[in-house]
Amino acid sequence: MRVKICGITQPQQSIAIASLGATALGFICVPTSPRYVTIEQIQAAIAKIPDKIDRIGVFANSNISEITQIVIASNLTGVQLHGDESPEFCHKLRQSLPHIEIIKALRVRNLEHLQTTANYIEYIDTLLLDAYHPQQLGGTGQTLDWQVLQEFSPIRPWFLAGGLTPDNILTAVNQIHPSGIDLSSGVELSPGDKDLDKVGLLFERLNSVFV
Ligand SMILES: O=C(O)c1ccccc1N[C@@H]1O[C@H](COP(=O)(O)O)[C@@H](O)[C@H]1O
Repeated sequence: MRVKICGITQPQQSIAIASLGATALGFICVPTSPRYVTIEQIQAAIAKIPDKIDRIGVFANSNISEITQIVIASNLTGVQLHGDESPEFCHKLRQSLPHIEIIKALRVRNLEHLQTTANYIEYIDTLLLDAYHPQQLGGTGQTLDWQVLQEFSPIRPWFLAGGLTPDNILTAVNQIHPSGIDLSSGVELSPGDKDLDKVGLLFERLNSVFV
């Protein structure tokens, strides 16, 4: 299972989190976020991590040229679109960045909204489901209604996000069986400052089930 730890801002924490078992690190490229990082900060954070670790930039309602410039300059392997990007936007981004993983995040309001994921399938590689919050785009610590997701089985791989913590992770994955999980505020001391003890506990619990 893929495990993405998102909202990393510090190089030492990148290295530690990769060595604890993360398969992907996420960097917030949304200027209004308290976890926002510049190209230079991403470069520093990924300089010493193994090539096999995915490096995902998180964007929300940015334009294609801005995303393309940041992806290339920061040497990212993937883009997470966390705003209101349309299927057509994903299609255009694919043309601009043909070899980059495109992850479309949906902040799920209800079951009907969940069905809109079908419109994206042909233009993306991976889906990500996060909780809806009326004021914040992400990193809210709010969980989705997992009951609604029990029947969710798209033809693309998908990450479960939203309010995951070392305490609820085994319940979540046993109940829903996503292809990957994505955690941010649930393994933090404060926005952008990861709690390495909590990250360690997360992998201890995952390894007790998945090894
Ligand atoms: O973390 C942020 O600040 C952020 C800002 C803008 C868009 C997305 C953001 N984070 C994403 O939110 C989800 C869930 O976070 P949490 O575990 O509930 O804290 C995750 O996918 C982050 O990539």
